[in-house]
Amino acid sequence: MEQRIGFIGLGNMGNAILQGILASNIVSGTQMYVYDPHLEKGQVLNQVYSINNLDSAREVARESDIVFVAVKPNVIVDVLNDIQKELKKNTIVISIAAGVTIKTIAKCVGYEQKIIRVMPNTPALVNAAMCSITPNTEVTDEELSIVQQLLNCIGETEVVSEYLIDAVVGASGSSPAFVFMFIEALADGAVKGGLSRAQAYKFAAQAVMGSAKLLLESGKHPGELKDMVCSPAGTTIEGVHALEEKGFRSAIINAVEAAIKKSKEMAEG
Ligand SMILES: NC(=O)C1=CN([C@@H]2O[C@H](COP(=O)(O)OP(=O)(O)OC[C@H]3O[C@@H](n4cnc5c(N)ncnc54)[C@H](O)[C@@H]3O)[C@@H](O)[C@H]2O)C=CC1
Ligand SMILES: O=C(O)[C@@H]1CCC=N1
Repeated sequence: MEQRIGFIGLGNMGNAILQGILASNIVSGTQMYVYDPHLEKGQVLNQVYSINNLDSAREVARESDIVFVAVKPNVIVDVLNDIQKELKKNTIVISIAAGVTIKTIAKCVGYEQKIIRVMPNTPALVNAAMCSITPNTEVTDEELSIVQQLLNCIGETEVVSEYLIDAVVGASGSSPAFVFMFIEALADGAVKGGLSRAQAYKFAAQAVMGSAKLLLESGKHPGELKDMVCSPAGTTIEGVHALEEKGFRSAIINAVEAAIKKSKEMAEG
């Protein structure tokens, strides 16, 4: 890939996306331009890659064909206003901020700028992200495909309409936190049953990962896979009943709904 890729903000998500792209070798370190005020000059993550660690967001914008703006939602408007003059006509601006609409971004960088909203998640750190991609009308199919190729370096992608991003936040942006709580609780139960803490995390996390893999690879309905575990008068159906009594599914639907609501509120300002 020939494009020069910029990163403004290298925290959890910016760093994960950058590392994934570098590891894939579709772009070399010399094609990458980064700025984060909390990154020491010369420190750049993996010095072996020879990434260009610049002194300002503006410089990154000036050098890049595709620029990931990976800062928190409360600072993104200031950053976009700051870089606006440095963007070329064909520069693609990618925002991963929750609750910041294409309209808000366009107000800062111009309505004719190419803009893509991406909603990733932290499993990007282990190349197992789920990312939604939403381009504005200025982005061509070819450009969309290039960005999709970049994001496929860190996991899976789906193109969605903008109105669905709030639901994506609930389903995959925020949900890793819910899943970690679930794993922690599974392990607590197992520790209560006598397993060591370390083994309990391993058994619980592997069970969650394996279940997700089985669902994705078998294409079976989750209910059918649940039934496969429940022997008549067995152990699992006892646990299923205990979960139903406590409104397990309802609690999760409520959590997703709460995240969606907050995402919508953020977008409405
Ligand atoms: N953490 C998550 O699970 C997810 C986060 N997001 C979105 O990703 C964005 C970044 O989130 P995180 O990486 O978790 O946050 P973070 O706090 O880890 O990273 C933000 C980075 O931006 C840097 N920064 C602050 N002001 C800056 C500026 N003016 N110019 C350049 N860099 C600046 C900070 O030094 C920091 O390293 C947020 O907008 C969030 O909504 C989206 C999906 C999932
Ligand atoms: O909680 C947050 O703001 C971010 C957005 C999606 C996941 N985490």
